[in-house]
Amino acid sequence: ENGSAAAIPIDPRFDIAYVTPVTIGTPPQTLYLDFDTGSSDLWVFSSHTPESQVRGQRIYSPEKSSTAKLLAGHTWSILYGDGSGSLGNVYTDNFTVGGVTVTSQAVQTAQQVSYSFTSQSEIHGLVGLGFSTLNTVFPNGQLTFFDNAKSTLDSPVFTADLKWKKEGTYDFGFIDETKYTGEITYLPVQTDPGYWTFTSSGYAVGDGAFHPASIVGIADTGTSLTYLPAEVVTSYWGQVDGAVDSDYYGGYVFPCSSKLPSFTFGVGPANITIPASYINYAQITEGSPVCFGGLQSSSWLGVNIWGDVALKAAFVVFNGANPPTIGWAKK
Ligand SMILES: O=C([C@@H]1CCCNC1)N1CCCCC1
Repeated sequence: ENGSAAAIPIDPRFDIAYVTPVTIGTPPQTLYLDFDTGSSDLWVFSSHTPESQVRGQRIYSPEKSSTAKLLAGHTWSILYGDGSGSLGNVYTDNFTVGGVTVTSQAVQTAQQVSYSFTSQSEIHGLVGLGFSTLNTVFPNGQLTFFDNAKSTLDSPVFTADLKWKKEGTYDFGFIDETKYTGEITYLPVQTDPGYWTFTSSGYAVGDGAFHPASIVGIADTGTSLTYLPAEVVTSYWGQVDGAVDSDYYGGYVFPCSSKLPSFTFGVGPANITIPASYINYAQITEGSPVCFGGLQSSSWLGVNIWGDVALKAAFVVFNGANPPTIGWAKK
């Protein structure tokens, strides 16, 4: 059975993250989760999460679900690249997204969450859509929702149609031709260690010349911004009056009144253009004349990340066939 679910920005002012409604258990408990192609744990705020760490989030209570089963002796603990993290134990239960149901999905219940999760009341947990090799459950790693659902889908794919300051969609099992223009360009995916890793064929700043290059990076729906090699972001921000790479603000900032160029990245023989408006990410604080860029350097990260700032400029196909590929189309 195929499915389709909304990807809702958690903040109307700028696209920090997107959440998607899911139901867990019997009777169904609805939570809004962050679908994250950059990790592979499905974890939720739960009745096992200390009250001091819960601030408005909906929780999953396995004890209220007749189909919940404890996965005895199993634990998990995850640390994300941004320093956030969570840990806990594991149940299996019915898990439904946009009409696609997996019975006996591993649902990781949080017994601890870091402050950055406590402070974001709109995110009730994550659904990892990376490769299951990254799953942190011990002693037996668990399968992602997509890996479990794959065999029941018409096609072993899911697509991301994220939008700028608007609700988008995740589709499972099919490719909706009305959501993109032109052709989809498919690229090979490196599945080791478990991200959707692909190689971009280069970049251009605004209407400038295209610079052929091989930029290896991951497609990560769970990362807000886009992080690329220093030489790429330096050439981009070099075109913006008053832009500086600020230690104080932790990245490139610029006068909000500046006119930004667009940014184009190569996908094989094709390319995707990120509009300037997407790169004018947000004011430092409400009303500030200083704005934070949506394109930042990856040098301190050790990996290039095509996050939401890039993904929302395209229709992206995550093809879970063997071998997996990733497809990009304009829209
Ligand atoms: O922890 C993450 C991200 C954090 C934001 C949400 N997606 C997963 N990783 C991706 C980049 C390499 C290091 C691990």
